[in-house]
Amino acid sequence: MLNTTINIPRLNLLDFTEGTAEQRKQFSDDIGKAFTDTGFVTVANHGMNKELIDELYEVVKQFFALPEEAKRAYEIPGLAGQRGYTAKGKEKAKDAKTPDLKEFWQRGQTIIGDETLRASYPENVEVRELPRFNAVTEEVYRRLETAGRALLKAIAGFLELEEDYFEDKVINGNSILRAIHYFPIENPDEIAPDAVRAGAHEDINLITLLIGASADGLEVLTRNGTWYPVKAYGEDIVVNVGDMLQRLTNNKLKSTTHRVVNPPKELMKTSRYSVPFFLHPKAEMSLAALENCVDASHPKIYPDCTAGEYLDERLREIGLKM
Ligand SMILES: O=C(O)CCC(=O)C(=O)O
Ligand SMILES: [Fe+2]
Repeated sequence: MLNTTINIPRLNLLDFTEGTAEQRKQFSDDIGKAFTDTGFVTVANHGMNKELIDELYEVVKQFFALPEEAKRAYEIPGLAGQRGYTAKGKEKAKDAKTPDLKEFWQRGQTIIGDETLRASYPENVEVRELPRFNAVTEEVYRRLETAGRALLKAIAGFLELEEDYFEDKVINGNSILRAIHYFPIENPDEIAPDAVRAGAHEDINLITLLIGASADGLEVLTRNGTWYPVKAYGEDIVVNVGDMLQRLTNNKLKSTTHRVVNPPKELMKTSRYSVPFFLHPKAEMSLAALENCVDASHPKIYPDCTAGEYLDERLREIGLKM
């Protein structure tokens, strides 16, 4: 069948954060059902208005328009790209040979108080040329973290866990806001034939919240092996399951393979920007399968490990950590 219909519902986060008991239950059921099926939803009323998203794209474009040497000054050796700038040609999908056609910036957690935890994270890198860049990316980080915590409460409901199951694990967690620039390709004949904007991959973290990209290109792999474009309406965000949540739920929730394809030839000289927020827990969180996701017909798939150990292994596989 060529024309696959796939379940990527549009959910209203206010139904969960401000809704009646019935609306909250419906939201949990809907996100749970989509996450056991395609692993993707789109979400409206996530706490960021159009002005904030527009300003985010404005500062992100200004940053990537800085001269190459200015950007390279924000590459921090030894941090595996976890803070600051990562240049073109560095990151590739796990099983790919050729790096993705992108450059990116990463901002991490800001800890207030708790000196020990603070010392365990690298400092954020501030862009001296663009003061608004720092303020706006920090604001977006906070808002996506808040939206992500609400979504995890809804997911906890679906998994029949206490609503606050994820809270102490993700508050002050190791989440990352990544601003990506898929750069223009001036001469398409000069790139490797297998070079793509983002090769087929699964995200590492618990869930990803993606702010509507500036152009088409995101696709998910459906069960029958065809690729299906993901489009969010207006300012909606796209939310998907990552490998950590798949592991914790013993594959009940699906970390679906996705990619970003190159534009048609006539648009090769244009940029694409996107801003995913990778919601990570603290390193000490156990990713051992939840008891209620393991039974005789669903034997335990993965060996136990912590989020920190798992992240380390994955950063090596994608070429960011040596
Ligand atoms: O740019 C996009 O639309 C998606 C990016 C993505 O999948 C990722 O960075 O993990
Ligand atoms: Fe991704």
